Amino acid sequence: MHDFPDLPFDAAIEAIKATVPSHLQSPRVGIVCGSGLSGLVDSIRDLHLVPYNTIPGFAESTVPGHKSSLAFGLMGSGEGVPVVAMLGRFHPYEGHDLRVVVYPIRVMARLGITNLILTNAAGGLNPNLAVGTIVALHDHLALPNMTGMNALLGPLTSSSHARFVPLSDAYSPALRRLLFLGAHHLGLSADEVTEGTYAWVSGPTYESPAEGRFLRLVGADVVGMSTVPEVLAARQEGLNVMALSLVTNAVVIPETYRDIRAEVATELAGKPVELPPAQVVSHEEVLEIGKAKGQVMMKLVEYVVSALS
Ligand SMILES: O=P(O)(O)O[C@@H]1C[C@H](O)[C@@H](CO)O1
Ligand SMILES: Nc1nc2[nH]cnc2c(=O)[nH]1
Repeated sequence: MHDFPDLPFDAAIEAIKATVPSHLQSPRVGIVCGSGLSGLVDSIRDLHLVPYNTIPGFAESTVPGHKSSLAFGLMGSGEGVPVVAMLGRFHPYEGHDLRVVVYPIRVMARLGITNLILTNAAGGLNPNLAVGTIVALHDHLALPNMTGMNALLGPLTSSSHARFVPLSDAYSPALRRLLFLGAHHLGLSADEVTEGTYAWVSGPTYESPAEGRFLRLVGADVVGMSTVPEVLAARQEGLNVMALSLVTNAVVIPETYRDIRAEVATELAGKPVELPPAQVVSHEEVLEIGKAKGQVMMKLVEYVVSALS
């Protein structure tokens, strides 16, 4: 296998191995912690943190709720499974090039992981998904991918990589099976953990009502600003992928718009006008739900990782 020089893989691996104890240097599972979900680190023992700014080629995460370190350690009971977790990811809306966004996934693949568990905070498009629901992705819908913003555009980063990567099998059924076994063991209902399709958008704006309606109409259950580029790189690297969305807010999808003209007419007729409550989402709300519900996500991830031992 031949790595290309614009991405400093060898230097990154060297920097990591220089500080991580030898029994943790070859993780089997990679985990990416989404917005507000870095609490997953609490389930890692023998923890060893490597700050991103000490790893050649890594950027810094600039989003609140995203720390900027790789966490090495053991997860699960008994001997434990060696894992590496990204405490914070990179998003294109921060100004990072897509090759930089997925670089950590490729580094983790070169460290030896074979399974990747991605987590994210997402807006709910499907009205049946309550805030707090965990959605195991079985598919995605990525308009940016289809219109020239694909993480696999450009020169291959290894001569062993496929140029054309199929996505019909991107989300491992075997890992999802383990997840639902875990949900059963943890006593979680079908309303708490379910499956769905993730729409990837670039952000950083949240959806306008018409955009939310459009994404729902074309079949998406949740929407977010990450994960898909990482899935593409992981599949090109030959990793098995599981991706979990935590629904942190409902995307506002009104069936009708407020009739402001009617409100004005009512007001002019001297009658009181009842104003509907404002419905806007904020990143603070996203982080809050992540903190409140991240524990369940953590338990599920722990179950799946343990089952991979
Ligand atoms: O990194 P994730 O996808 O978990 O973060 C979500 C999407 C945006 O980055 C941010 C919006 O609140 O949360
Ligand atoms: N695009 C998008 N990303 C999110 N991440 C968390 N909530 C949302 C949302 O409503 N929309």
